[in-house]
Amino acid sequence: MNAAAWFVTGTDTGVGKTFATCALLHAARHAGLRAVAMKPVAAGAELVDGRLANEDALRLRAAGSFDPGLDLLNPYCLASPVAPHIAAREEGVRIDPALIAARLADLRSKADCVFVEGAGGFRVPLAADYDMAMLARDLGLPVILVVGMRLGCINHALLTAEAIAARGLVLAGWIANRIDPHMLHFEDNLDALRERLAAPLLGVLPYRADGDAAAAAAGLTLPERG
Ligand SMILES: Nc1ncnc2c1ncn2[C@@H]1O[C@H](COP(=O)(O)OP(=O)(O)OP(=O)(O)O)[C@@H](O)[C@H]1O
Ligand SMILES: C[C@H](N)[C@H](N)CCCCCC(=O)O
Ligand SMILES: [Mg+2]
Repeated sequence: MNAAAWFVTGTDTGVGKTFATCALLHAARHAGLRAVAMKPVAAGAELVDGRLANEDALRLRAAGSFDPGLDLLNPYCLASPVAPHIAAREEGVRIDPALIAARLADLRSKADCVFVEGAGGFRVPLAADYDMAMLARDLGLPVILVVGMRLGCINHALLTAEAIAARGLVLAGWIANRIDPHMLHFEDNLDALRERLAAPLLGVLPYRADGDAAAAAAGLTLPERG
């Protein structure tokens, strides 16, 4: 059977999509599943062993059940840490959704579940006329929303949920990620999100100064099969 797959988006860049995706990978592996991630488009890379590599891709690779190789895991690795359409233009790269779909199909044939991490928030452009939301739609994936718990996240979460629904996509669940350990009224903010997001809360990830996603995975429930 083809692997289950989800598209992991977030309320913004830097809200913990990679942290949460690594935690999801660990949770899936705990459940006995062969779990792997994909980062179709990354912006921001450094030379590692003579080739450009993106930090998210390396973190996701390390957290998966097996190493599919960076070409499969991260087909587009752009150098500049800026919006992907700008980095792509700078490098003369055209992002081809069909190539991404083919790589995802390959990964799905090798695993039980695949988590596909976006870049930045849901409407981040990949080209003049194409964005992450269109990619999620073209890949036909249910969406997991990572909410970076900080002031402003309620508005960002609700707008993102609207954008997901407007494209006919399913919000399979959301994750509250404690990026700000000093957030005031954390529980009230969580309640506000719970009351307004029509999807299951998959878990609350604690603030972890050590960045240990495996340790954070204990609090996660896996979403329904996508
Ligand atoms: N729960 C947490 N506790 C402590 N630090 C965290 C937590 N979640 C994320 N961080 C830290 O915040 C930073 C941003 O997280 P992360 O890279 O996962 O964000 P992202 O949403 O994937 O960003 P991008 O849009 O660049 O892909 C990282 O340094 C990460 O270690
Ligand atoms: C470079 C960064 N870490 C992400 N890969 C890309 C974030 C793009 C955000 C674009 C925007 O919404 O303004
Ligand atoms: Mg990331």
